[in-house]
Amino acid sequence: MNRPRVILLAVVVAVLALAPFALGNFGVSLLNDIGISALVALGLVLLTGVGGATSFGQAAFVGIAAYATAWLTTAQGYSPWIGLLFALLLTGVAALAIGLLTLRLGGHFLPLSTIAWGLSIALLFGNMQALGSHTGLSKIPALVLGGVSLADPRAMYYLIWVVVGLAVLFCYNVLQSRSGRAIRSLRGGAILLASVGADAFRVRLTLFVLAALLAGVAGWLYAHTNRFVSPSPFDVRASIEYLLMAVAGGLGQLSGAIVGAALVLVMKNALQDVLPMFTQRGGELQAVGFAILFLLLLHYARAGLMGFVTRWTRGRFARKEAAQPPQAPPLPRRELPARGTKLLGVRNAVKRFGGLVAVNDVSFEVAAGEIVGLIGPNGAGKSTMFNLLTGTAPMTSGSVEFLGEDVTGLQQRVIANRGMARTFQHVKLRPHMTLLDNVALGAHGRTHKGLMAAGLRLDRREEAQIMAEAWRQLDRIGLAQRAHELAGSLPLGTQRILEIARALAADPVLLVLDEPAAGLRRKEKQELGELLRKLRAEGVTILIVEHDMDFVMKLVDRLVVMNFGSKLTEGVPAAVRANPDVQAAYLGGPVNTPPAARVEEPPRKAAVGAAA
Ligand SMILES: Nc1ncnc2c1ncn2[C@@H]1O[C@H](COP(=O)(O)OP(=O)(O)OP(=O)(O)O)[C@@H](O)[C@H]1O
Repeated sequence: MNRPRVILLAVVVAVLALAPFALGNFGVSLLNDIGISALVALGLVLLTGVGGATSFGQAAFVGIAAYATAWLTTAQGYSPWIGLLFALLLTGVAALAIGLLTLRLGGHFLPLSTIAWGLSIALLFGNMQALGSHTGLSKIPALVLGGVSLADPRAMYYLIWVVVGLAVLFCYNVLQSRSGRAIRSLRGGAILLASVGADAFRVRLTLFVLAALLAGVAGWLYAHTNRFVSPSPFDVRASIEYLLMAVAGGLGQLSGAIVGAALVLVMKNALQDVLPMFTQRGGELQAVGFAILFLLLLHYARAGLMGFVTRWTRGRFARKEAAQPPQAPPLPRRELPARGTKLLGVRNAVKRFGGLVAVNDVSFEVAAGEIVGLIGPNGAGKSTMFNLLTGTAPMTSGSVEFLGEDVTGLQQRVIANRGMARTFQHVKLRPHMTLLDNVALGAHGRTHKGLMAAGLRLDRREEAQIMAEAWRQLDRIGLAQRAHELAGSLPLGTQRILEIARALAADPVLLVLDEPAAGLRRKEKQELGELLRKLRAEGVTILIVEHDMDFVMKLVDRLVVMNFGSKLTEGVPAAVRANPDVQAAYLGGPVNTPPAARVEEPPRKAAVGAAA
């Protein structure tokens, strides 16, 4: 572990442990509020900062939990510890229901819907007589732990901050895991996740429920610290304040939740003290002050306070990355079908985009252990064909058989999990993640440990296996030395190769590569060719779209040629090269170009005629 990081952590823990001895009652209560708010902001750092889903309704979850425990302990006389279970159950169920209803909404609709349910839940609290309507519920019992009452804020302080510490540790563990990589990949669309066998909606829903449960723990602590609940601390204004905390601290880092909560609450208290000295309209001015802070942050400091700190300290306190792969047994491998048996069969595939027929009644087969090239001029429909057979896009008609089973209409992730791994014409990597993490994503479908296991570090064996596999694939493509660099720092050609490593981490039966050699230099192309031949020798089947005719002709066993959405011909490279129709399709001339020369097709629109 990084020594300065350990020392920093020890200092923070020591300061927090000693703080109640140095502070008065007001200071301790303020730190209690900061700790409780930090739990909510922590959920928002994960949900919004990492997962990219903005929520203006987090205070509602705090409220559900606070009211749940308040009602159960006051009206029903149960212990606050039963109240905790009830509060978490209710918050979790509410988050699941709300998430199922709203998380599929794209763009601005999700944040808008969070405002809607945030408002309605707060209104509900104010209008339910059993919950004391607008007056709320009072006389909530204090917590008792091991026979010791925590009625005193100083006693509560330690419980709150131990819970904050455990929550941060849990979230930190999650982020360094299989689930965490999926969560970190949510930004940038669902297709990449589906291609590695993950369900982006499920990942987002789980994250949403986790963030709500963190808010739920905060609500439970709030109720038993303040011993009184009323609707106003759980309305949309409070939600915005929580979001402000996460943004102010730094949405990209877990510590940002604590720093942001401290910043906002200290500032709020300072304004409450200072403003009345100058004006009687302090409350209104306070809101204006926060609005200005929000605007300044969004304009000048999107990475928040922790973003500045990270830059100043130049990563001195950052986690030390392993320079070597961990020692771990290899992940179980798939059984590959016997060489020469039918692996993939595409029958009468049709894809229409409105009036444009991008793929028109195309059929072909791929046998296990061969490399098949899918070639054709620009706009011939090759990438669309790949999208159809991998399940990335639905077919208009036709069918696909993979490993002897009909996979037509199956979801992309289901097909991926059956052993079909792909790369994309427009590279789909996560540029803000390291090379190692990008490749490790590929093994998602081969592994199983979930978020809970990750948070509790019960996934370490599997995680070591995933990392060992990712290192192995990076080594295979010659990028192991750069394992901890960000994928976005690679040139585009190398990013394509990184996509292949990610696909290989899935241990595929069929590797579907869309223009893998584009942007590579001659030597890199040779290395890529060698890698693909080696994979074929190992029994992996490869289907490849490639424009570099020299590269593809030397590599493949067979070619399928498409033109204007239809199949023009198929056969061994020599026969295809000699085919006059193919020569006519390419530049109106022969395809046997000089070595290393790329056949440049004239860009043209594949207006394949109106739909029948
Ligand atoms: N989502 C879409 N909506 C509408 N038209 C599309 C869509 N995707 C592809 N097309 C059209 O379908 C046709 C085939 O495109 P496709 O990308 O499959 O060709 P390609 O052979 O892969 O071309 P290239 O070699 O240039 O990548 C093109 O005319 C393209 O504009």
